[in-house]
Amino acid sequence: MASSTTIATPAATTASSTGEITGLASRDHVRIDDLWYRYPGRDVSAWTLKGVDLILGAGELVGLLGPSGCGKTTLLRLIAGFERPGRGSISIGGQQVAGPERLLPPERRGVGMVFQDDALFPHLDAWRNACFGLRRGQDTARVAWLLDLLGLGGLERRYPHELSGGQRQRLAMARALAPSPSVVLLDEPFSNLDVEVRLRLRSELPAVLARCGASGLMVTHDPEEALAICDRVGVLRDGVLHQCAPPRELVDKPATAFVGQFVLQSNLLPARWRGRRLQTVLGELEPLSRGTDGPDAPEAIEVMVRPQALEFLPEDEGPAWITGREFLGREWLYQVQLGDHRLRWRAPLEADHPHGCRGQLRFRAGESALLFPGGWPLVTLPQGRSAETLSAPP
Ligand SMILES: Nc1ncnc2c1ncn2[C@@H]1O[C@H](COP(=O)(O)OP(=O)(O)OP(=O)(O)O)[C@@H](O)[C@H]1O
Repeated sequence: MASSTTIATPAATTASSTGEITGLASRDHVRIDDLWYRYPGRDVSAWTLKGVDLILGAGELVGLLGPSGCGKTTLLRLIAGFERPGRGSISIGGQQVAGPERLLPPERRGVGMVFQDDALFPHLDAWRNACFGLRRGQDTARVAWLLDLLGLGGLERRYPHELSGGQRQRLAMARALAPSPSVVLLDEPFSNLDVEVRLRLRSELPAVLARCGASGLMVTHDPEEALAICDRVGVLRDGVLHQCAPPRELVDKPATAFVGQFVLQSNLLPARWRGRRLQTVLGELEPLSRGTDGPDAPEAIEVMVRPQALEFLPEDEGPAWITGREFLGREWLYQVQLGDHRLRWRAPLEADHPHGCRGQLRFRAGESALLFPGGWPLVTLPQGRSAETLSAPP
């Protein structure tokens, strides 16, 4: 994981003496190639996953983002071995676990799972819950180490109902990590926790996985969470992986308009060329690169602009109006309606406008934007000026 340089664990494992996969055996620890999946009984063309390629490096924590129903949990279930791919293959530690002619059962894949509801056994105390996945005779010293690592030392005799939500989720993590899995799949592990516990647990996760020598693939609905702690983040939509990249790259160079909109909560506007300029309802833009010329570009084009690149000028008869706002502590996030467009505007605290306030919504001059398809860099223009007179955005 990016945040840790040393991996110290009592059971940092690479062995596969029993044919099971434990510990970190290869740099591309999980490799998914051209994975297609359709649930039984669904229409022949109703693929839930469509040609997904994904690599999870040894010791990496990768986040998986996407709208509800896009196939995130299905992908985890395929890696864990609960479903059989329609096409494509999955390898763990260099060994194919699912493919056209091979399907390794879940218990032999060396994969641990953590779900959003901790799924603990209510009739077992913390110690026995944590030991549940161990094979007969397997060393329990690692369980004691894990409970200590996760801050549960001394709570071994407590039953799940005697633990807090955060402690239960830590226990679920200890249980998943106890059998020394080489990969841990986490399905929205923090979503049922209150904010403070969620923030604490999520910041601890990379170090815990690193200490255990495990790679992690974590499904989350929260782009901020994924960008905050993951080495790379994958964005899935309708079963198609749009991009999987380090957080910084995802923010600076979203591969598709959807990635920008979903991850950065950016605004997306239809645009059309007029000469070398692009026109939108919020104003004009110009390409920063000389290579992007109007006549050669495709017809169906969109411009992606960040919420902080807009400004709103209150005006009684203005065409835009404020339909909602959130107080973000140091700034406002407004929802502004302009014609058919619902846009996000991030504003400083001084810009304190009530619900229903009317005005002009437009680009701030000199802001960076992107043109899709392609992700070409653009700059917003003030009326009557061209990009040559503006300094390039950072
Ligand atoms: N057992 C099933 N049988 C048939 N279809 C299913 C089954 N489980 C899930 N689906 C469908 O497959 C699609 C992907 O579901 P999945 O649970 O993977 O989505 P998700 O991205 O994890 O969603 P969410 O974020 O809401 O949990 C959805 O359309 C869902 O309705």
